Formats: sequence, structure tokens, C-alpha cells
Amino acid sequence: MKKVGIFGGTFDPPHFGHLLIANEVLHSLNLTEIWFMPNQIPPHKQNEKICDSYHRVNMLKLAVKGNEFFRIETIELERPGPSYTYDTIRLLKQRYSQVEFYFIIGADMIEYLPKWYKIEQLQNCIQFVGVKRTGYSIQSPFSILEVNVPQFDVSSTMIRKRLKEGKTVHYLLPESVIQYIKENHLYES
Ligand SMILES: Nc1ncnc2c1ncn2[C@@H]1O[C@H](COP(=O)(O)OP(=O)(O)OP(=O)(O)O)[C@@H](O)[C@H]1O
Ligand SMILES: O=C(O)c1ccc[n+]([C@@H]2O[C@H](COP(=O)([O-])O)[C@@H](O)[C@H]2O)c1
Repeated sequence: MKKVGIFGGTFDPPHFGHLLIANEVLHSLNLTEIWFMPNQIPPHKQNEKICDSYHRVNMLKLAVKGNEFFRIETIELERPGPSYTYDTIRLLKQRYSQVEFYFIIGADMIEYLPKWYKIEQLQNCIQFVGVKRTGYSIQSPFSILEVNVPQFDVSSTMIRKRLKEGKTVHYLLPESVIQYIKENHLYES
């Protein structure tokens, strides 16, 4: 059976923290592939200004280019409204009945899990894979399979802030993505 790690996120923009986690989880758990899954509207960021999904997908495509184990799954962009993971996992399981799914989350999301939509039902249909993140606890009342990943204290928020302030972002995300951001004047205001 194919074993796939779903890496759900906003990816606004994608960075080396995401790529590092995806690669480490892929190899640690002997998964077949990692599917990066950009959300339509992140459930807990509904009042925040998010870059259009068109640009987030283009940046993801550039970020995963050349890695045969990395794919982009756009299922959450097919429906409007907040992208609740419970709804998405049900749809994924219907569409890919021969795949065993794992859902990858960082420790900030582990802390937030009790507030997720239908979390009790969700935990019964998916195995969560958790990775540490500076400043957050990996402890949870829910079942989390922990994978040790070197901690890299980067976030999309930090990158957006630096870009706005005209500071360097080299080595925080792929050069191809930096180029795309500049060409499309993203995160300038
Ligand atoms: N540096 C990191 N270390 C551990 N987990 C991370 C890291 N960056 C992102 N993640 C995890 O990746 C997933 C997708 O994250 P997301 O796309 O929201 O990036 P982010 O850097 O957290 O963005 P933002 O700063 O805009 O909230 C989440 O589960 C998040 O916890
Ligand atoms: O389903 C929920 O209630 C829920 C609440 C918060 C986050 N999520 C999902 O968790 C993933 C990481 O979220 P984010 O906002 O850090 O990119 C992403 O796939 C979100 O859609 C899901």
C-alpha cells in the first residue's frame, strides 16, 4: 500500500523549514511520497491577509521542483470556505482508497489541535505526525507520532516581515521562490 504524508499548510511563502520537515519525515517513516497541500482559507487565520492561492501554488511548484518524492495536492482549492482538515481527509480517502495517509504538523499546530473542527472524529481516521518547533510543546492529548527533525527557527511570518523591511531572506527559502516573490511584487506592503 502506498504511504503518503500530507503536509497541509498556508505556504505564504514556502520555506526551507517546510522542505526540511517533509524530507526528514519521508525518510524516517519510509513513506512513498509527501504531498504538500495548500489550504484555501486557513481555519485559524480567517481574518488575516493571505496571498492568492495562485501565487502560493506557483511558489510551492518552484520549491519542490526536482524532488521526485514531493507532489502538490490542490484538493482544498477546489472548495470555497475554510479548509477544515476533517472534510479534506474524508475527500482524500474517497479519492485515493488505496493510500494510507499521515498528516504532518508542527508543534504550534499540535498545541492548537484541541480547537480543530471535529478533532475527535479526525483523530480516528488519520495518524498525525508531529515535529518540534521552537517555543511550542509537542505534548498532546491526541495520538501523535513524533519524528525528530533538526529544528530550524524560520517561519513564513518572519520572511514576510523581512521582505517588507527590505532585509535579506537568503538561505531561508529557495532562490527560485525569492526570485518569484520579487518578480511578482509579493509581500511589499
Ligand atoms: N520552522 C518550522 N518548524 C516546525 N514546523 C513548522 C515550521 N514551519 C512551518 N511548520 C509547520 O508547517 C505547517 C505549515 O505551516 P505554514 O505554512 O503555516 O508555515 P508557517 O511558517 O507556520 O507560517 P506563518 O508564519 O504564516 O504562520 C504547520 O503544521 C506548521 O506547524
Ligand atoms: O481543521 C481545522 O480545524 C484546522 C485548524 C487549523 C489548521 N488546520 C490545518 O493545519 C494545517 C497547518 O495550518 P497552517 O495555518 O499553519 O498553515 C493546514 O492544512 C490547515 O488547514 C486545520
